[in-house]
Amino acid sequence: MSGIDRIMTLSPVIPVLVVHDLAHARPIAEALVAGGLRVLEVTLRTPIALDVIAEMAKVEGAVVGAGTVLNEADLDASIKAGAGFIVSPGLTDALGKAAIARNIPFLPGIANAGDIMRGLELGFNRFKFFPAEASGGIKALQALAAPFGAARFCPTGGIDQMRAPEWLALPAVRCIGGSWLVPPGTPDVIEIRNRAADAAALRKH
Ligand SMILES: O=C(O)C(=O)C[C@H](O)[C@H](O)COP(=O)(O)O
Repeated sequence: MSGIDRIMTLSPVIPVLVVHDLAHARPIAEALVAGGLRVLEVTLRTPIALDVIAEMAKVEGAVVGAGTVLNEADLDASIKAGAGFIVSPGLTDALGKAAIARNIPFLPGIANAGDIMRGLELGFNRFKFFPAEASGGIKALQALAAPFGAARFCPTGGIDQMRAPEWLALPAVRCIGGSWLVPPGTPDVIEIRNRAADAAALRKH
């Protein structure tokens, strides 16, 4: 099992996090882990994201990765901050090769057959299907997955607790990602833990 595959099987849902205040990092991560979601994707969408990764990585049980990694510089900065895995919205050859060279678990984004073929050529067979709902939803992923028997996916984008079971029922889906676990604003840790627990209760098959 590859590093990224192991991470994808740790929990059915990967919270996608946009954190604007460093003081929120620990409470959010602790609430998610307490609810049963250990794998956390911190998007590099805010100026403090690297510090958030470093802070969340201190939380016992958390497996913290960086999302919105767009290039080699983002990749290296994320690894330096302590990211245990890397997620990108799309796939470039340069980023794919850099991730292989750094030996870091990598989940590249794909949205069509050409993307998947390029990923397979680079040696990847675990992908983020992004943006999942806007790219055609379940029907699109089923059709896309059919020719690529060894590929497994983490659909992300437009999925919430209600939509999650249908996605998780697909054989090609290992886990899903989504931002619904943590509503924007000052974190309500009870609410976050409850949402995490509901998501963690979703099981594959
Ligand atoms: O920032 C990135 O790198 C992304 O790939 C985008 C996020 O994964 C989606 O924005 C999450 O989608 P929602 O759950 O619909 O909010």
